[in-house]
Amino acid sequence: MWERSKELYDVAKTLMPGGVSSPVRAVKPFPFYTRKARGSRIYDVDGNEYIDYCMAYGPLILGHADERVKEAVKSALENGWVYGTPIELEIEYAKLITSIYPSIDMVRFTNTGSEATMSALRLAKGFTGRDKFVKIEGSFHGAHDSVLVKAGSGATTHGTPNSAGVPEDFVKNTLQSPYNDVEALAEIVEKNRDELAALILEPVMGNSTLIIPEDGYLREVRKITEENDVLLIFDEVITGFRLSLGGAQEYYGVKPDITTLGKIAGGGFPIGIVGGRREIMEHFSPSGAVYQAGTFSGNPVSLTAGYTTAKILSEERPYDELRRKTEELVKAVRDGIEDGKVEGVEVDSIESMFCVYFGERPRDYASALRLDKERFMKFYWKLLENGVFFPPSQYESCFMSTAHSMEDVERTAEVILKCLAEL
Ligand SMILES: N[C@H](C=O)CCC(=O)O
Repeated sequence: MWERSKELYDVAKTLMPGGVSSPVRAVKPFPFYTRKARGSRIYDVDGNEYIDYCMAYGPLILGHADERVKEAVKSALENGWVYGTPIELEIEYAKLITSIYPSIDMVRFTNTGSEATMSALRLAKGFTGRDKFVKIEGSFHGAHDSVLVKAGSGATTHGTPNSAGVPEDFVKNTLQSPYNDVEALAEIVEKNRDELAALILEPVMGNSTLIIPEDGYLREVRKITEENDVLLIFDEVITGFRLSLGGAQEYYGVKPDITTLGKIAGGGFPIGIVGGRREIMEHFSPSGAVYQAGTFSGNPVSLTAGYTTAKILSEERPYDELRRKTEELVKAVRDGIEDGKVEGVEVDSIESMFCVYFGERPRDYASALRLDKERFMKFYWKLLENGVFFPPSQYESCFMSTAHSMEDVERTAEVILKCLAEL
């Protein structure tokens, strides 16, 4: 079924570490190689077709190769693709973002979510003059030094949540608190308040399986940070434009000091965005002393794809439809699990993010680590054999797009239940 993919991977392993450009793709014994993708479907080089719920790990809320985004990018390309000068679209996109996110007065465009969180943390440290920050255990804020400590996503999948090569001098400034635990957070923040610049968190954890905040948790997080004069950074690289148009902050009604966006904000092209209150943002160079820069930052291609996507989302508001489809899928699978008396599997969703858990639905990183990764991978391969593609790790979320049809959803529920029964 995957002869060509196997051949390609054998060659790739001799040329790239693990044969890949990002570790999470290094599925054992080999990943499938993609030939093309359209709408809800992804096609491999061996001629297999899958209904895709990896969706490139989140950016493709409109599905693969959306025609409107494609046309906009094609016409942008007619005028060139990187200039090294400001462009008018930066202003338009900044206006759109500041109108959707009331916590954001100003933005800085970067190239990736990683770069956005790295810059947001530097900004918080520069603004407060303090070196330490708190992150949540198992959260993933990209692949820069100070956040590769108890990091989720591919770092946990491949057994390297604490990356080698990160100097102890960095690690000592990265404090950790468990998710969904208000007391633990209050204790660590109060104890270190004079040295703490910020707390950074994914409001919904989408990189350590899918972990949903318990009632009132995010409001308490805001209260603790405010009372202790610590900046709150919402890493909305996944949840921005996903949970709702205005992200998790709109969904939960909690206003952070700094926000990072990425993924959907680039409409499938590389982008990162740091946004926040004017008095904080003005600390970025050249108006302030926090240095941040990039040759490709604010390039016309990513901005066109991101702006077009954000415009479509703000005009069409497909969030009810996305939620309905995801809830249908989850309900069908949950009912099937109960009827079929499938042991040790749970499923849950929030808006258009969902996850099948091999074990109890986790509330934090410690419980996520207890899930059965091996059983998940057996399930992953069975899904592929039956034409459904999930991210190849228990420590990732699945994503619904507007391109998924109800037929896709029904077919997927059947396949999931068939595969669970066969396990
Ligand atoms: N969960 C990661 C990003 O959000 C997955 C992407 C990657 O590591 O390649």
